[in-house]
Amino acid sequence: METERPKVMSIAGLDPSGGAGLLADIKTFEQHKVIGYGCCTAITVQTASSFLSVSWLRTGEILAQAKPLLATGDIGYCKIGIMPGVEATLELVQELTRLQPGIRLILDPVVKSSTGFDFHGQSPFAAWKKLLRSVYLVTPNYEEAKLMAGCEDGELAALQLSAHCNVLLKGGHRTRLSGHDTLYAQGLEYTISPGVAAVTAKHGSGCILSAAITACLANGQQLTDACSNGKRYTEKVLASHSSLLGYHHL
Ligand SMILES: Nc1ncnc2c1ncn2[C@@H]1O[C@H](COP(=O)(O)OP(=O)(O)O)[C@@H](O)[C@H]1O
Ligand SMILES: Cc1ncc(COP(=O)(O)O)c(N)n1
Repeated sequence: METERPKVMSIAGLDPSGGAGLLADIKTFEQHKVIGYGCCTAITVQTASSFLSVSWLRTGEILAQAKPLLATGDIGYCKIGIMPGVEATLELVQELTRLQPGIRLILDPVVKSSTGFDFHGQSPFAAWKKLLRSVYLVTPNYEEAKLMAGCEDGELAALQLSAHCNVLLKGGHRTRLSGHDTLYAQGLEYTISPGVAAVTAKHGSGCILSAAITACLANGQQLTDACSNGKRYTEKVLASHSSLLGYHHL
């Protein structure tokens, strides 16, 4: 008999092309054999190569979707994708942790899409710090880490952020360690090297990575294993020819 699958939640934007956001997250959850719930933060108009527009939902509307699902008490892990800014994310996070104390939040702090669209402007480090205190893991890319900490060096920025929560600095935009992800957790640094697969850039890679890590954690993996396995899964997606499906079988 099949054992009951863990339940996880994604709070993210709708990308009708399915490469990023909620649809990519749900596909990733399925591949990892967890049950995925999805709450929408925004309706975007985009394709794999161009971003046309975004309509944001209000925080109250996002929470209205999440509340009845959280009330079941079954959701241990929740990832958060695109949001209109740090203040709105803080409001969301405070309410999520009030509704379900102990829920572990994985935040993908998407500031700009890979196709160049700005989701929100720069916020001071102090605002990010306040938010990160309620987050279990944050997954900035190199540029996002620099913006968040207000620091010109991405590694130093990630180290500074890690005083407030666990940080996975992603490798897609790193100069010195291209394709390497580094986890900063409890004073330790753990670098995950790229695998052997020849990858090509696709939009939504950061969404897929954070969803895969969320699923691996819900499946009982330790943080370092969840990050390594999440990265391997993402690389398989990036190495696949199936950009429309957005995933590759495990
Ligand atoms: N050239 C590469 N080789 C191996 N992994 C890569 C490469 N480029 C991106 N990745 C992986 O894809 C994931 C998303 O990283 P990144 O592209 O930096 O995020 P984002 O989509 O948020 O900008 C990370 O796990 C990163 O290591
Ligand atoms: C709904 C949604 N969420 C996130 C991203 C960022 O993904 P990327 O940076 O790869 O464009 C996106 N383009 N759309």
